[in-house]
Amino acid sequence: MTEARKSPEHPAKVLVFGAGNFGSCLADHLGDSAHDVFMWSRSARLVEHFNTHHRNPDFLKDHEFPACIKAVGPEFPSAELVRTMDVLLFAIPTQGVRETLTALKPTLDMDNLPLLIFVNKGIEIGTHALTLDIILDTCGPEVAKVATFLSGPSFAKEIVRRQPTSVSIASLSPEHAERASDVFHQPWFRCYTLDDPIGVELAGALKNVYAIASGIADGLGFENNTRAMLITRGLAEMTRIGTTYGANPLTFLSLAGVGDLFLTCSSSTSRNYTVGHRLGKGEQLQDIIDTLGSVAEGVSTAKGLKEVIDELGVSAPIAAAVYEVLYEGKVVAERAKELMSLPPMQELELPCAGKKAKILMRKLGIAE
Ligand SMILES: NC(=O)c1ccc[n+]([C@@H]2O[C@H](COP(=O)([O-])OP(=O)(O)OC[C@H]3O[C@@H](n4cnc5c(N)ncnc54)[C@H](O)[C@@H]3O)[C@@H](O)[C@H]2O)c1
Ligand SMILES: O=P(O)(O)OC[C@H](O)CO
Repeated sequence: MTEARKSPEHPAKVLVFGAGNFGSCLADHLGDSAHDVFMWSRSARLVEHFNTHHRNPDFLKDHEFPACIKAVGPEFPSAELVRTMDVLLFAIPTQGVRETLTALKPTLDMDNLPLLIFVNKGIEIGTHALTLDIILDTCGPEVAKVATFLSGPSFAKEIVRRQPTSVSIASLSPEHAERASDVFHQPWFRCYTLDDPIGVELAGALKNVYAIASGIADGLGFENNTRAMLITRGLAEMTRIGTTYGANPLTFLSLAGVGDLFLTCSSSTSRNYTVGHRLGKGEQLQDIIDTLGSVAEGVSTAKGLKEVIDELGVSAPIAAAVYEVLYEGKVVAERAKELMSLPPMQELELPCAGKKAKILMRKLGIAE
């Protein structure tokens, strides 16, 4: 990018939880944006290496980070450190969010809360909780009402190369979404705000399941038509599931929705796509997880999602097929054939679209 970075009017003190691919890539982005950045890791080896060499020994290994970023850990950040922060950024897998927030809660000054930004994309195993629910359970409604969620098509390794990137940022509090956008926004990193955190969270979590499906199809040797079908029908399933949660169906057309779905379903950079591709080629799930070296949230999300769609009675045949391949030992090629053998159905059956159409059909005397 030729455009110079914009220095923030008010540089923020930011503590990033998680020093994996995304935590360290966002620390890099914020450090380069003239914020004062700390990054917590549970690994003493990583902390020592990062502070000495300005490189992450485990993730984005080729990248040199700005010397201003300080790694902290392995002990959990102290109340003294947390209370000096303007922003807490959570870049840990969804299954670790409850544990992290439970440890964090006693360190928070509830009268002077920092801005809390979450970037994980998944559903909690066992509870089906979204991160907003986990925040509510662990930190209470005062924190949940102002928490913000950053999501969208954003591979870590492309962000550190300053590839033009855009994301959605959502919160129940529009003011806090704006504040988070101000922290991140740069000429190479555009932020768009939304007031639908549930839709944004669901979109980010669910696209990972469809990325596995898309990878499976490619691994089986299917081509472009098949991928376009999976992306489009995946979007229909995501939107149907989202509207049952009260999410705005338009959120699924955002960067966090179709933007990230398209990215993750069509690139071998995606870990979720890679899991699917290797399954399609005949590898065993456990072997893939053991050698991936990084989290693929779709694997755990597929489990929670299956329970959700069964409970709500929502039609989501692709998500159900991914679950059966991952957890019930269904043969991928056979399950793909079964999906294609489903009877024909109406293409769009969103509850909201249905409501409007029914009024018109009543006026036309076609329906009661
Ligand atoms: N990598 C990307 O391009 C990308 C982009 C957007 C969003 N995300 C999302 O960000 C989240 C993190 O992904 P990532 O790519 O950094 O994963 P990663 O596997 O590269 O790193 C995860 C990091 O979190 C740490 N961790 C795991 N459990 C923890 C716990 N209980 N407490 C504290 N730390 C814990 C791990 O040690 C590791 O350092 C995921 O939800 C992912 O979907 C990733
Ligand atoms: O590597 P994946 O599949 O976790 O995808 C990473 C991000 O979610 C892309 O936006």
